[in-house]
Amino acid sequence: MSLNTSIDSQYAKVAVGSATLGIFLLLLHQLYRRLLLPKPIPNIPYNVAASQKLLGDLPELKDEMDRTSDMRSWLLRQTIKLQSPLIQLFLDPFSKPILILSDPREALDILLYRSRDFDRAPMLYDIFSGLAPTHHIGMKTGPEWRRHRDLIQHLVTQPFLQDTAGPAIHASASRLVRLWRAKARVAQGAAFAAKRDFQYMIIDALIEICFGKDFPNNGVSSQIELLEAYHTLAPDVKPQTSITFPEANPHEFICAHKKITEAIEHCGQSVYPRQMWWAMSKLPRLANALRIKRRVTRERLITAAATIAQKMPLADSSGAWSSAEFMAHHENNLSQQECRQPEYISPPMEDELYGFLFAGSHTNFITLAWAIKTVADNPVSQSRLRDALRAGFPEAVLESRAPSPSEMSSRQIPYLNATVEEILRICPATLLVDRVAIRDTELLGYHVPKGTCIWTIPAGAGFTSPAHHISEEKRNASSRSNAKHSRRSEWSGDDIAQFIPERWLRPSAEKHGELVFDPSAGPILAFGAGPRGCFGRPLAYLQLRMAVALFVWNFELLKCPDSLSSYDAADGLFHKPKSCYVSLRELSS
Ligand code: HEM
Repeated sequence: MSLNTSIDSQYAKVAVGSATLGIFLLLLHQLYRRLLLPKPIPNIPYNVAASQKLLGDLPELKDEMDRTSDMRSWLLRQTIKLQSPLIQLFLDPFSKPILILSDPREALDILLYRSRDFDRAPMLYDIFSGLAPTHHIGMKTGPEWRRHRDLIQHLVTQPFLQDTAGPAIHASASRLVRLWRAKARVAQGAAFAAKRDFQYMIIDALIEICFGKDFPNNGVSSQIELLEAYHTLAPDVKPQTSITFPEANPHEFICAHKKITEAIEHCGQSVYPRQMWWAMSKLPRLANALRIKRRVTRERLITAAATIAQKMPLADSSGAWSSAEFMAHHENNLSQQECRQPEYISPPMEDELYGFLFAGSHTNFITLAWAIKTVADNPVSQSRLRDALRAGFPEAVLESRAPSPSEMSSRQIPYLNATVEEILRICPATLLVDRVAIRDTELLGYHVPKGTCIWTIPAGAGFTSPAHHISEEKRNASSRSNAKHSRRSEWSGDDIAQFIPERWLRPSAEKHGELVFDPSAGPILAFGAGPRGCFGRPLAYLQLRMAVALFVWNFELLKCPDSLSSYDAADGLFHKPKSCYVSLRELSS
């Protein structure tokens, strides 16, 4: 063989080898693109650069979370950047894109009228499955979900709200007023943190509602005791700073609840919430908190069953029943219908009872935190609210006292309702409301494959800024037909971003032009909506209205220094304010 022939054959081998390697790499690249890179849903706008990355939009979101912790504003900014009310983001590696919908009308249409197309998404189940695997919040809509929800159906009944919830909420808010009077005297106009006080106030009320009056609910009263022993007047407070008060440890159940809430918040921020919960629950801090929660919940169910057994032969339905008693009563009736022994201690009973307490505490506390900032920063609305309250409860003014629980739960004060509704419009604590497509369907004219998750955003376009333009023919049929006779589908006007409770009032023809509260004046999404909307909504309203009324009745809420007044938010499971301070001037009742 000549030298030339040998070189040729070596070149040929190299060429064949290179071609094979090239093909292999090409196949690998194709495999990478097809199997691992995000797969956009055709035509729905997305960040092109993110679609070329294994982790999609996740790194950018992580950077944003590290910098600001504000996920909701980032989501809204993506819809503005991509100039569309419906976009897709790649936030769940190796899974389908998530759709972000920033349009109140289409969001309400999905939640209210499209149960055949959309249901509860798996996200909430993933977050809560460690804590309360049989709570109905994570279930698909169906008989099992309904059976669980029936356990807490008393939540929306008038006797429960009036006899059980109203007095408990009033008592805990009044204790907070007492604590704040003591703090205000020490602070002498300086600001102090309110977050913990709200948390204790809300959990105190919910404990009384869930477990009954005899259970120690001393979140606020333990702070009062400590403060009353704290005689030193505040040292010179520098401008732009706040006073820090010492803090007492309340009952072990309240401390356990606080730890559990922090752990769930942590899971809410994780891409893998189940695994995160599992890991945390192995640590002594959470494991111990869960033990206390389990023990107390079981004890209270056993006590409730015994109380019910005493009350039932006498058909004694009078007096305030705790939520645990209502649940035990329901289980007893159900067991009779189904010819079986009642099961007072069971995973559903425990999960629904604690789930009620959990669902109601964090949400209400964050909403109140936003409320107090907003009311303090809008002094004109605040004094209108105070005037409306004084006009609405003249007996209380005459007797130099705050309105009683029964006066407050039986009387409507339109300006109070409007103020609370406006707070929920401007600063909803809800981060997002999610659903999953349960069959191939359409949204705003785009094909949406079965299994796609949709996050509707309860803030931004159409709520506090002008809505995205959407042509009518792109909307769903139910959205088009319902728009004619349903609540106003979006807010408009130059003042859309401002806090104006009056937008929720309208003159009533039946009441000779008197202003009445109009809950249909425009959209809000703070409680979600439809069959899977917030089941505790009436209780939440009662708590928010009573608390805001009692604070404004007893104090002038002053604007805090700028450094303590930011509206920056930190997102976990909910959208919560980073700074929550109050500066108070005491008023006589
Ligand atoms: C200001 C306070 C509250 C806010 C902002 C709030 C918000 C929400 C939101 C956004 C949802 C999901 C709705 C949806 O997917 O359409 C929800 C569900 C739920 N909330 Fe609330 N909530 C509050 C207070 C409460 C209270 C006090 C309770 C009970 C004591 C409660 C119990 C529930 C339950 C049981 C669900 C699940 C409903 C279901 O999946 O069928 N919430 N809440």
